Amino acid sequence: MTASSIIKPSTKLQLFSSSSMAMACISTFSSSLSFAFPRFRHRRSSLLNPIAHFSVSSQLSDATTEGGSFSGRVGFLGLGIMGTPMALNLIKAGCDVTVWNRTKSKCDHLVNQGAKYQASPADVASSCDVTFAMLADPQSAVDVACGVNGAVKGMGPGKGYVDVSTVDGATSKLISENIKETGASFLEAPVSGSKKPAEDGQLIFLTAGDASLFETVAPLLDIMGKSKFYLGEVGNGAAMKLVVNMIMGSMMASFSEGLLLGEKVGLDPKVLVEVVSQGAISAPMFSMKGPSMVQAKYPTAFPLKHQQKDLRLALGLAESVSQPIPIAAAANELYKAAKSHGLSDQDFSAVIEALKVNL
Ligand SMILES: NC(=O)C1=CN([C@@H]2O[C@H](COP(=O)(O)OP(=O)(O)OC[C@H]3O[C@@H](n4cnc5c(N)ncnc54)[C@H](OP(=O)(O)O)[C@@H]3O)[C@@H](O)[C@H]2O)C=CC1
Ligand SMILES: O=CCCC(=O)O
Repeated sequence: MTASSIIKPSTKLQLFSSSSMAMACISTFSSSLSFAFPRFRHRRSSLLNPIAHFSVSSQLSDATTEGGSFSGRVGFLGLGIMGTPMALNLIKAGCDVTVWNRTKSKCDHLVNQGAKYQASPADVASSCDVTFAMLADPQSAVDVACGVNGAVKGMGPGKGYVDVSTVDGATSKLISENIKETGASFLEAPVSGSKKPAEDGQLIFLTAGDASLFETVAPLLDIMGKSKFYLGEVGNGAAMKLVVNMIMGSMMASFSEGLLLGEKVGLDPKVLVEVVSQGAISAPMFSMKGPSMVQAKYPTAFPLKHQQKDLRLALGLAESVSQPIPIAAAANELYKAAKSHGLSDQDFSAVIEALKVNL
């Protein structure tokens, strides 16, 4: 049975857990896998799933997927807060990584750690088997993929492009079409999880597009993340990511209101954070960010400008299907106000500042 045969065309959103799809790549693993990628030593047992059995049918050359691991050349475009630790984890795992970033100096650390450098996205794509892109927003994702000296210029049959940026479905489809016109494969794979999960290789990949490319890059996703979902056609990964971040943005706005209201009526915000952490609305996000928000500190993990971008894109998604999302719309206004107060590059928890009187 091939990977594509397990995808039911009648199901619009297909959820394959990490363990089931990863089985395709690891069921025939030999001990050479843990030799090539040391981190697999403590991960592969948790990925084994006796239910899923299907063969790997990759469009990439056999050399890149031999033994179920990925031994090809990996490109990485975009070395910001997320791209840097993701690429670094690939390097540390022994991958052959080539990097590019608009601001060249951000490549230096990775080159010192063993990465190669190329002067343009096209050069990276042409020198690599698979190229990842982690860019700020739809415009930059399109520019880097399809612009002058964009990755498309270096793509072709046998290659793959994996866009892990958070963009809307239309943008992802545009990039996919341009990549696939060259004969290459495309996967969208936005991530849930922030700076620390990226550093710790604990991201959650929300993928859609070419199933064969998903299988091929599964070992790489397993280095950078703790789980991966394959969701079917291009646009579904973007939609999943935007819905999740829409919920997150509204949660943070509501939490901010609660902290300030509590304080105004004389409650100790530190105690409020503790109470929240023990009850039904407990969330890692509140426990992690609450204590620094109480001190009006917002060390950037997820920039506020990106959270507002995601709310804007989620509003567009909702509009496209006539779904009311009034809470998210109100939250979006708050993030816009925070941006206008110069908080774009602070962590998104700085949205609380937009609620403070006399800002
Ligand atoms: N931070 C987080 O917690 C998470 C972020 N994301 C998403 O991941 C993506 C990247 O986020 P993050 O790393 O935080 O963002 P950063 O702002 O830290 O990095 C953005 C990257 O995009 C590049 N870039 C921006 N504009 C252009 C352009 N016009 N042309 C070429 N390159 C450009 C930047 O290059 P340069 O260095 O030259 O500015 C940089 O490499 C975003 O889509 C974000 O929504 C997803 C999950 C979590
Ligand atoms: O897009 C950013 C997501 C941040 C997170 O999941 O913690």
